Amino acid sequence: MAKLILHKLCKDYGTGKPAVNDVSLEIREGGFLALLGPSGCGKTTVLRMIAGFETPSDGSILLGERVLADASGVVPPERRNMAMVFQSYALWPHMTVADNVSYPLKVRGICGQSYRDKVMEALKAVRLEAYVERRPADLSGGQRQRVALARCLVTAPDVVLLDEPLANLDRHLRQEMEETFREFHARSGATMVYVTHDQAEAMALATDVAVMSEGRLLQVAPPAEIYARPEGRLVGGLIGQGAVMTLPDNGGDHRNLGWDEILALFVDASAGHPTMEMLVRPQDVVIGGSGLPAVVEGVLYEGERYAVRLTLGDGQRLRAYSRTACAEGERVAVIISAGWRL
Ligand SMILES: Nc1ncnc2c1ncn2[C@@H]1O[C@H](COP(=O)(O)OP(=O)(O)OP(=O)(O)O)[C@@H](O)[C@H]1O
Repeated sequence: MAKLILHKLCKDYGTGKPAVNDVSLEIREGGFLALLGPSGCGKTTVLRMIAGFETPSDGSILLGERVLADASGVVPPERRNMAMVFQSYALWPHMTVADNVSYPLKVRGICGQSYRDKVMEALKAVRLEAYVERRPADLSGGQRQRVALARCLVTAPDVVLLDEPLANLDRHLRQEMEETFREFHARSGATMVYVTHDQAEAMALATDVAVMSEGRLLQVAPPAEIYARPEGRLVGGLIGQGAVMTLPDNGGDHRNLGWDEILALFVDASAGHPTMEMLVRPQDVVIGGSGLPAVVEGVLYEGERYAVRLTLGDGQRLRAYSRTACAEGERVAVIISAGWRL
């Protein structure tokens, strides 16, 4: 196994706008990268190029020293030792669970005791050993996806590519399956690339998150890093909860702003300075005290807290969390204890 390297990767379908544009990215051996971005940003195309189902228009893909695709040619999918898991599970409906899982071994001509051991081991890993004789139609969505994962495990792939594998499952099952994916990753030791448009899923699962927009890679960083230090409005708006505010640019070069600085920027707001954008997380907005005047636009009770939507005097919107209830239309004061210059 080795790290997966995408170098200046491009894909142009001839539609006038490239689907993937100059994407460079290294995924360390055994890493778990989530590829995140809005619909149509090119995530699946990147995944399909890694798998070998699409040929890059430009750039290269390497697994360690081995070139999988570049201008001189491409390695076909079956010679990449990769496995792909789809949203639709892609199981054979007429085969039992055991036959579905063992199919890749049969294709490779593996049989006998080693074959049976590998299949049982893979089924145990996803806790499906009691379901060997069932057919996919008699399984739940989560169980079907676990069959697909077991089918990956038997081939011991270097790289596992997952295309929105949880998109068909309900919220509760998704959370349960996240745990299964973490175990699967730890057990297989494979490098994983996981396409999703669900940022919470990406943050919960991955060791690194890559955000794409319109074919381009905007930022790649570990979840805590991309949450704390997003680059630009799009990443800031996509990762975690928060509000992007426009404020005068005071020319300062640090990006973590405290309440005194933020208050001074609001005072400056009428002076016609050039502007900058600042991300404010709801947990950094305190309702009460002597802060900026705001009006409560909406309140959502979330069990452990209230999620509050606010509008400031200048019309800009904010989100806050509150332990106590407030009423729609209520006039309050807010302190923004921290902001991040985007
Ligand atoms: N075979 C194709 N021929 C022409 N255009 C394509 C083809 N496949 C994808 N595209 C276009 O390339 C762009 C990127 O598509 P892609 O499926 O990679 O996006 P995505 O981020 O995975 O989207 P989603 O989250 O909706 O699946 C889109 O504009 C899409 O219409």
